[in-house]
Amino acid sequence: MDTLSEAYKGIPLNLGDIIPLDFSSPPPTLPDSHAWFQPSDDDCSFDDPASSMPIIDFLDPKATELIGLACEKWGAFQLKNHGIPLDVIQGTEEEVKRLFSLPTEQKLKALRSPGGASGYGRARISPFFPKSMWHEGFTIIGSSARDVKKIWPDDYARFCDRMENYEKEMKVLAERLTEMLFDMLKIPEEKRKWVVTSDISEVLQLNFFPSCPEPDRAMGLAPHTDTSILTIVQSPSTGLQLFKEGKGWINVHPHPNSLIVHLGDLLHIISNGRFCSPLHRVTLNETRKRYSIAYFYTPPVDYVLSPSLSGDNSPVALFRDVTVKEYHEIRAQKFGNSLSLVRI
Ligand SMILES: C=C1C[C@]23C[C@@]1(O)CC[C@H]2[C@@]12CCC[C@@](C)(C(=O)O1)[C@H]2[C@@H]3C(=O)O
Ligand SMILES: O=C(O)CCC(=O)C(=O)O
Ligand SMILES: [Fe+2]
Repeated sequence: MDTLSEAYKGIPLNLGDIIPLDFSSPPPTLPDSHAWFQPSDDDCSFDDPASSMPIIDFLDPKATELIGLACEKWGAFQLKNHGIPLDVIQGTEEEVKRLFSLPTEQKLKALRSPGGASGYGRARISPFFPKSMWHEGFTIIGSSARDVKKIWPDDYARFCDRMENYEKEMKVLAERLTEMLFDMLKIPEEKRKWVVTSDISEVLQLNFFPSCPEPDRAMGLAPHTDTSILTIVQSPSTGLQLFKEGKGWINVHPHPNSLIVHLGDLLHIISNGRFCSPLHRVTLNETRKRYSIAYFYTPPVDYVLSPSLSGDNSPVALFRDVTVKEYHEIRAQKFGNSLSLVRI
């Protein structure tokens, strides 16, 4: 199943917006194409323990209540005791490192096509920014076999099995969280049948952020919200920042053995703005490489997102009805403006 790709077919990218910089022989100084800030720029970020995203224990009897509060206030939280076996997490991490440490010409064999959605390349949002990100990505939609066979024709099975297994585990967790949030939003039965079908549009995004000669002037992943119901991110290292109105960019310090959960724009619409999709970005480090694995949980592409007006949600619809496919198309064309384009 590759139906998400259909949303992108009509809006092809230029090869220049897909091919990453060759990070296997990076320039000793930051090229102008990747310089987002001047040395004198004051791009403030915060390390304030009083305003950091909550860490929630999934085994806590109050977990549901705490998750609800975190989603209203932050649109994000860290989750410990999430139930994903450590060997599954470590095995996936190992494959991600193996993939990104390949020579560039190997990775380019699986380059995303201009009208395609899966494979190796820059972040999809790249064309919306005047500068390039210090980042390589690999997007998996459905099976990774077609792309990975181009890289490792005789040795692709272990990578594919581990990714598939990881996605299975993530799906179970995403379903539990979504059911929990849909209960809070009082989403009726007929609007949530998709949660237990196999027909969802899940995406696994593998991210690599090489060490950078001038990290304060460059950008790992530019500020964005996610196109998902929720995104579950695994990364043991710092670098992720969340934007909080009135405060600025707040550093996220990953708690050991925890996963980070962000809400996406699709849930922002369904919750009629009660749960927010946080703006986030990724910063860099001069000596340390960073990897992350993001699982995007999304309804089938023909699902109609309509704001829920019951419970504590605003009784007046703030967004028009829109299908998942249409929202992806709006994002691919307009990016940052997308939520306001479906606002009534
Ligand atoms: C489901 C998806 C979310 C994503 C676009 C995509 O179709 C597949 C890639 C995803 C990703 C990963 C890196 C950051 C991001 C903003 C991007 O450029 O590609 C997200 C997209 C998104 O959330 O819109
Ligand atoms: O690397 C991270 O921590 C976040 C990645 C991310 O935001 C994404 O893939 O959408
Ligand atoms: Fe993201």
